[in-house]
Amino acid sequence: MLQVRQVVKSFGRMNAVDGADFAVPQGSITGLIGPNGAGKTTLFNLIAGSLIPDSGTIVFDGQRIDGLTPDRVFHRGLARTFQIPRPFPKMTVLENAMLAPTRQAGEVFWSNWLRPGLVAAQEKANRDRAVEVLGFCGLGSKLSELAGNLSGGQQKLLELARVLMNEPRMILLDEPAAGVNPTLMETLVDKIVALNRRGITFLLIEHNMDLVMRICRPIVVMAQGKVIFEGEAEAVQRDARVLDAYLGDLPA
Ligand SMILES: Nc1ncnc2c1ncn2[C@@H]1O[C@H](COP(=O)(O)OP(=O)(O)OP(=O)(O)O)[C@@H](O)[C@H]1O
Repeated sequence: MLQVRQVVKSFGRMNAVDGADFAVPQGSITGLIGPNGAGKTTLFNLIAGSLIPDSGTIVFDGQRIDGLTPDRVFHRGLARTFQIPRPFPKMTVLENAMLAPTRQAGEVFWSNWLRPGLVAAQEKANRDRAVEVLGFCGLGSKLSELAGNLSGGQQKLLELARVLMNEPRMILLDEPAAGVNPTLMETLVDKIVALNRRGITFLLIEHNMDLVMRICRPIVVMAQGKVIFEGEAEAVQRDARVLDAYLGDLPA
C-alpha cells in the first residue's frame, strides 16, 4: 500500500533519513521502531508531506506522493496523528471533531448564498458523523467537554476521531501509547485493531515494545536513518543488528 524507496532527508550535514527503504503491506498494522534519533518522525513528516525528500520516492496506492502538500496527501486517504495531540482546547470535543478537515460545501463562500439548504444538510451529516466517530472512540459521554480538559489519553482518542472523520485508507500513528494510562491504552489498542479489521492500514511509531509485539505485523526497525530490519515480530528480538542498535543507544 505504501512504498518508501531510497528516501534521503538531510538537515545541514546530518542525514536524518539516509536511504530508508521499506513497504507497508495493505491491511497491515506495521510497526516502525528504533532508538531515539533514528529518523522515524522525520520519515513520518516525509510521508505525510510536511517535509520533501532530498531524493528517493514515496508511493501510496500506486501513485507517487513525495513532494505533495500535507493537504493533498490527506485527501488521497493517508492521514496522520501527532506525538503530542493538538486539539483546539477552548472548543468542545464535538466541535473539534466537526472541524476536522473534510470537503464541506459550507467552506465555500458562494454555497452559503446560493445553496443554504445543501450547507445545512451537510452540516447535519458532519455532526452525525462526528457523534458516531466519537462514540466509536469512547468519547460519546464527552461531546460537550472542552477538549483542553481531556486527559492525555483522551486527547489521543480525540485525535484518532478527527482523522477518522475523513475516512482515511491508511493512518500514520505517532507514539499512540505515550503518556496514556494502561486502561485507556487498552481502549486505544482495541480501536486500532477494530479499524484494521474494517480495512484501514496502519503505520505506527511506538516505543512501547509490548504493544508493538502484540499488534504489529510486520515490524520495521530504523537506526541512524536507515532501515536495518524488516520482518516478523518473532525475528526482531533475535536480530543482532537490532540488538546492537538498541544497546548502542543505552548510556554507558
Ligand atoms: N528540523 C530539524 N532540524 C535539524 N535536525 C533535525 C530536525 N528534525 C530532526 N532532526 C534530527 O534528525 C535526527 C532524526 O530525528 P527524528 O526526530 O526523526 O528521530 P526519531 O527516530 O523520531 O526519534 P525519537 O524516537 O526520539 O522521536 C535527530 O538527530 C534529530 O536531531
